[in-house]
Amino acid sequence: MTAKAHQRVFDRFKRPLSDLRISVTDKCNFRCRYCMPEEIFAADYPFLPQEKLLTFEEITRLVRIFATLGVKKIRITGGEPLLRKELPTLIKMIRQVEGIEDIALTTNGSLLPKYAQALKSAGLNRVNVSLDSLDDERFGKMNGRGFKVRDVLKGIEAAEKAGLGIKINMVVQRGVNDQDILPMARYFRKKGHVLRFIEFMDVGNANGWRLEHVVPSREIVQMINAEMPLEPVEPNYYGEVASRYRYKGTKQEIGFISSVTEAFCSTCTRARLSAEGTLYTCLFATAGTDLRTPLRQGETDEQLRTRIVNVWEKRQDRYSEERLKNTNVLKGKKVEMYHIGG
Ligand SMILES: Nc1nc2c(ncn2[C@@H]2O[C@H](COP(=O)(O)OP(=O)(O)OP(=O)(O)O)[C@@H](O)[C@H]2O)c(=O)[nH]1
Ligand SMILES: C[S@@+](CC[C@H](N)C(=O)[O-])C[C@H]1O[C@@H](n2cnc3c(N)ncnc32)[C@H](O)[C@@H]1O
Ligand code: SF4
Ligand code: SF4
Repeated sequence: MTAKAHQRVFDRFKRPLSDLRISVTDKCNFRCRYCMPEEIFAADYPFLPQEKLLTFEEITRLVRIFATLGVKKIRITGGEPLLRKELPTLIKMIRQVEGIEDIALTTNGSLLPKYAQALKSAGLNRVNVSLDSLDDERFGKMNGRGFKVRDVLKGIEAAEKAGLGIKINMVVQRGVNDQDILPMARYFRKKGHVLRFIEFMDVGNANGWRLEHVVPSREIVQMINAEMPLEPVEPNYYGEVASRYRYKGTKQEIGFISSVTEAFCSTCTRARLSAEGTLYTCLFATAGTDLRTPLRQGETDEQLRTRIVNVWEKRQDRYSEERLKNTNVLKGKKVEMYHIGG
């Protein structure tokens, strides 16, 4: 595509579009209960057939168009993105797009020993690895497939060895893994990796979310601060999802993603592209905009670009802020987390 003049695009609340989160598959080798509970996502679950997935060429073409609208940051997610065949090839293709500064991957880590080096060589900057417990029994139950803590730790080690940036994501659920908060903080402090605690969210329609299962971040901050004193740190970038702290007297950081108790919609700059090419403007969307059909029907870059601009300029999403006031704000069926990639 001929490089178009750079054009920033803003939504109804004057939020710029600057990040694109791309789901490359709806499949996963885990069955985390808060995301894809086994009883619903069983062996016969109708995941997307190959022909419905955007090809790497189609994804890269869209990334190029998004880049002309000010997107600088790409996150690859899923399902489990490392289940998508030849993923390093896609990273290499995105790396060549002018304007893309940061390419990151969110993963459950189990396949990193196999792919970390190839991903790094292809141009991936960093990985966010999900891990909810250091206890095998609890972790096995939470991931729904009996994966061991070691399987993920080996993935983290491989990412480290490959020279990728690393953050660890832990979803906290009261009565499920809240006893793991301090052991996780101690372990990753010592390891020197940034650990982020994520409030359990009411994403999708299947995870049985209840407000009383959420452990508010301020409670976790107090708990950690009592043993390992913390001090707040300024955000790294406009609209950063995590609130950052550091252990006093050190450079070691820790983060809190408080989508339920301290919503961050007012600075949300993220668009999401599902594996089959639907564009969503919120993690809690009930509808999206199909980009695959016009893409495959031969629309020009300019036409696709106009579609994206129209969607973003109409955007009014602020679900988490609305939910703060009323937990039943949505009437329709929400898109599922594994489908949109978190
Ligand atoms: N409610 C809400 N949650 C989000 C949003 N973006 C990310 N999250 C959640 O934050 C958690 C961590 O997300 P990651 O995929 O690691 O991405 P990130 O925190 O934006 O990544 P960094 O670029 O490393 O700051 C996941 O559970 C996401 O679902 C958002 O826009 N809204
Ligand atoms: C949907 S997953 C996709 C990427 C990859 N499979 C992984 O687990 O990292 C992205 C992120 O969403 C988080 N997540 C999934 N369901 C969640 C929920 N109900 N509340 C909060 N975070 C959730 C996961 O822990 C993970 O960090
Ligand atoms: S959170 Fe990630 S690893 Fe767990 S089931 Fe969802 S997509 Fe799979
Ligand atoms: S709830 Fe929607 S608008 Fe709010 S931060 Fe998350 S994705 Fe953005």
